[in-house]
Amino acid sequence: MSAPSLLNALWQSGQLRTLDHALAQSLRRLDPDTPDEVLAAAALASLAVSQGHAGFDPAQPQMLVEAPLPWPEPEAWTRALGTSRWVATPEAADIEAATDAPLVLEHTLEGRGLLYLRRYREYERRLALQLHRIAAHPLPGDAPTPLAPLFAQLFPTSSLLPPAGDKPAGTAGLDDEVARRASAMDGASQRARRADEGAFHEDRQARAAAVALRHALLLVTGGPGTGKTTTITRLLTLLVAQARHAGRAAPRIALAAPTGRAAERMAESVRAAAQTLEAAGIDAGLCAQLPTTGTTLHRLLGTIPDTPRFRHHADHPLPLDVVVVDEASMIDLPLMTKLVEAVPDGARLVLLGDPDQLPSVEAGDVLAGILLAAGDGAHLTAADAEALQPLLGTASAAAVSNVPPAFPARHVHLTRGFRQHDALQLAPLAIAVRTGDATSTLDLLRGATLPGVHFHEDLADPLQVHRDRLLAHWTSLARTDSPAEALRLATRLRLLTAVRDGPQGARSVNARVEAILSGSRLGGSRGRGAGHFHGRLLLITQNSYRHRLFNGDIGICLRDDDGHLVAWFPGEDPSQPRPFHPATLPAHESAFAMTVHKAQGSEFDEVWLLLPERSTRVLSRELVYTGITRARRELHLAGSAGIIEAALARHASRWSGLGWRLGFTDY
Ligand SMILES: Nc1ncnc2c1ncn2[C@@H]1O[C@H](COP(=O)(O)OP(=O)(O)OP(=O)(O)O)[C@@H](O)[C@H]1O
Repeated sequence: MSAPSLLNALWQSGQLRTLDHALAQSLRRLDPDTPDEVLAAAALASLAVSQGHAGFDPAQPQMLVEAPLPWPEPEAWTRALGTSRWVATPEAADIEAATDAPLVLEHTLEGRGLLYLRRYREYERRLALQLHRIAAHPLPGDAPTPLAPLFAQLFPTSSLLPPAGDKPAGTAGLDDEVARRASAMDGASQRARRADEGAFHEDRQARAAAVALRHALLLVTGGPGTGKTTTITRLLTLLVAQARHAGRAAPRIALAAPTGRAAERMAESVRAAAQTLEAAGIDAGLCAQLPTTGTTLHRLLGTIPDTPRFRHHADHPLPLDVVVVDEASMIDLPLMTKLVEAVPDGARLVLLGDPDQLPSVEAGDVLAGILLAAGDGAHLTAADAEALQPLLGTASAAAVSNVPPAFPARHVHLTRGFRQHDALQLAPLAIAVRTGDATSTLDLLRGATLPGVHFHEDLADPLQVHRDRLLAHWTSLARTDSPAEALRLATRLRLLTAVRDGPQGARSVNARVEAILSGSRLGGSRGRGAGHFHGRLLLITQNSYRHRLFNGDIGICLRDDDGHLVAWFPGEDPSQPRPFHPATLPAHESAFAMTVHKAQGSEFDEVWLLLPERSTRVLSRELVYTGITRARRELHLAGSAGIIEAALARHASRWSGLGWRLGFTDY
């Protein structure tokens, strides 16, 4: 009697998607002698991608499938994969895998094997090559000394310039006024600061900007409000001044993010930071060169209708010198690969993000892989410390690492939160959640001492208990005449859920909101068929390059003067939303409630985070952290202590070989 089939067991227990099973079946059809464990692994490699992994680790199948199945012994399983005709085993990480094998096995995880669908292995390989290319490309060898006065103005609390009178050499060419003001600052305040080396070490914002002058690939990470955008605005000002000083044209700079809302938020922050700089006396001519608008990555790269390809790629790179990308944790493997391939030789790439947030829904965890390899940027290399001494002073030598990372990118993690909303004090809770400290989290929630934070313990349905308050928000959207105003008001409040399905899932909550609204006067006038109604919030769930509407975009249905329903979505200019006929929209659903995954990159004044009654695998500390940090002024968290404990005990970790490919070996 033959052994029971693992593939059948996976399929019959409902673990696989049709697509995963079809892949395994087609391999069996092509070669009926293919061992069952190879077929099962092929199906699992396909399933893994749908759960955000780049590949599948045969040593930990339980991470993918919780059902107790008779898993093969990992070493024997990996051996069987390594000898299969369907599995390529490239000799080196940077060699393209044979094109006739749909799977690739590489020893990426602590020497263990990771089984990839070939397409994703190739994305990872190309991404690693391109990141190395960008990071290793030589930059113009401008000496930083002439930038010292400006640097001292931009980072007044950290610059350690020579004492007054001892003017840095080579300031010619920089704006005299800038130099004069900076020299004036060289006196007492600078000397007092010099004494405080501790504060210097804390000033990672200055260090990030200084290091970026010497490195083309920079990662700046940190939680909400730690000053990532502020730091980048100052860095861009330095780059403009550097070009001016060297007699080059001002750098061509783009600000981009994975979603339109995130791009808009970044541009708003850069504009605000630039105004602050000008008010502080930074040369207006420098500030005028800073970008004022942001764009989505799709728009930056140039979508081609009805294809996943872009107008800009390796052979037609972006005409830019600096590409700044916010919310990098949301970018999946294919999109990040396409982005870096389009970055021209000699250009800078700056990635901003919060590594404690959920990784991208699609395959990736790209940011985590890059951060692993880039190491901890708290320590400068000896070469950086020496070269940047005119900006950072001798104290920089105190934090020198003698082991330069194999991957020449630089990473600085910002730790100090600056954003203060009197109404909301989230930081202690965010820290407890991020570190998985369930006891402190529950103490903080139950103690009710954090302004703006409200815990609704064991509340399963806010729509029942807080119906009037929630309804008042949604009806206010429908009362405004202006679509732009309705879209703006829509960000005042959002119900966020951990899951899509089940009683506390976005789908069911939306259905109940719709029922409540149709019971009110608001929803009485439904459009035909598709369930559209005046005041309906919409969430696009599928990219449509033709409409320039993308997964995650939020819009609103409003009736026009003739009584026809029109779906409005944000355009390039927030005051000019774009109208669509609701029947022509790509796949969409209601957005009164949405999953935390979909809310990444957005913020709302008031967030209601609804946790499910039963624990599920998607519930993790990263999910709770991402959910609560979407709130700007008020957070309402509904759920049980048990669910919060279960969530904080779980990490949303992903299988990826990117860190290994980029040179990280110390697992
Ligand atoms: N060094 C600093 N000193 C004083 N205020 C600062 C400093 N850095 C940032 N801020 C202020 O903190 C607030 C948040 O800064 P910023 O928007 O740059 O943070 P962020 O990390 O980009 O936030 P988010 O994660 O929400 O995008 C801003 O109001 C900014 O002016």
